[in-house]
Amino acid sequence: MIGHQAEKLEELVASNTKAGPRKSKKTRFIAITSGKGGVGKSTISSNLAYTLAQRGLNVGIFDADIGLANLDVMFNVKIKKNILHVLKGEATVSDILIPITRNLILIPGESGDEILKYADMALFERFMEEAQVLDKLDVMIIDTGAGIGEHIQMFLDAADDVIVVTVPDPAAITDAYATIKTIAALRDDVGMIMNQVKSEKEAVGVFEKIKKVARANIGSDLDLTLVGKINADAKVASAIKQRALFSALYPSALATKDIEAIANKVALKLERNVLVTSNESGLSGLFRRLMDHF
Ligand SMILES: Nc1ncnc2c1ncn2[C@@H]1O[C@H](COP(=O)(O)OP(=O)(O)OP(=O)(O)O)[C@@H](O)[C@H]1O
Repeated sequence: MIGHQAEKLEELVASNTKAGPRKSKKTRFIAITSGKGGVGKSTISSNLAYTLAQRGLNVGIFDADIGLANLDVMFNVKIKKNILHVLKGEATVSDILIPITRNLILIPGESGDEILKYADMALFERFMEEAQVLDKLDVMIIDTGAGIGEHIQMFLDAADDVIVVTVPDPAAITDAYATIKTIAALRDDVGMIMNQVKSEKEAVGVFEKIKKVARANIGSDLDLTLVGKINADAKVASAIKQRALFSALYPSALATKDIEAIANKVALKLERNVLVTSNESGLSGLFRRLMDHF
């Protein structure tokens, strides 16, 4: 059933581009995920998106599972409708978008499984047409739910970069490793962010241990890299209590310096992005890739 619907969507997306492909910048899709919940995935996604937007990049942050993620809390906004309402024809794409800052937009999502149930031809055609408003995005951060459910895997497969967040406690490390193992079946590159560490040394130490186990058990084809670390910092929790982003509220905090270093690495990769046909960018590009998964 789902396969058939995906095929219909695939056709639609293809026919949409027949009129003459427009050129636009390629959107880089970065999925941020974790094994265990509560390790800082949403904190990192929101602060990284904000930091990149502050540099003048056009950033979208896609809440891939509104039921579990809490980006609305991070950004202190109320979400009334999400992407499912658009697919059901109850809202337009513009209706659901929540502007956070001048060049940062929150896109409230839903689980991939739910989205596929609404693969109605006419609605999807309209959706893809409307989704073009997001074609100008330089980067879209996808905040996936925790764990390795099937719809999360769809996002992990569709993304340009996948970053697994963990904290240095043994249970979280075990879950992060299990997640990496699952992702390794989909792709051969995975990045990691070590959150809530005491130092760079601790981050590198934990990362090297995971890398060693991965090399022995998953194989040497997996390119596992440390994207960065975020120090355990009381300012992070303090900002969340105030419903603010730590990088906005505390520009000189240790955690802010850490997120800036991660943003630097991401920005470097973005510079290498090339011009592509518009169906590969923005929200429509993401959905096109999700459909390719089937
Ligand atoms: N670097 C840090 N220093 C101190 N506290 C932190 C740090 N990162 C995260 N936290 C704390 O951990 C809590 C959980 O973070 P967050 O909600 O981002 O996790 P999550 O992985 O997105 O959770 P979920 O899986 O439930 O969405 C936050 O409320 C915050 O107080």
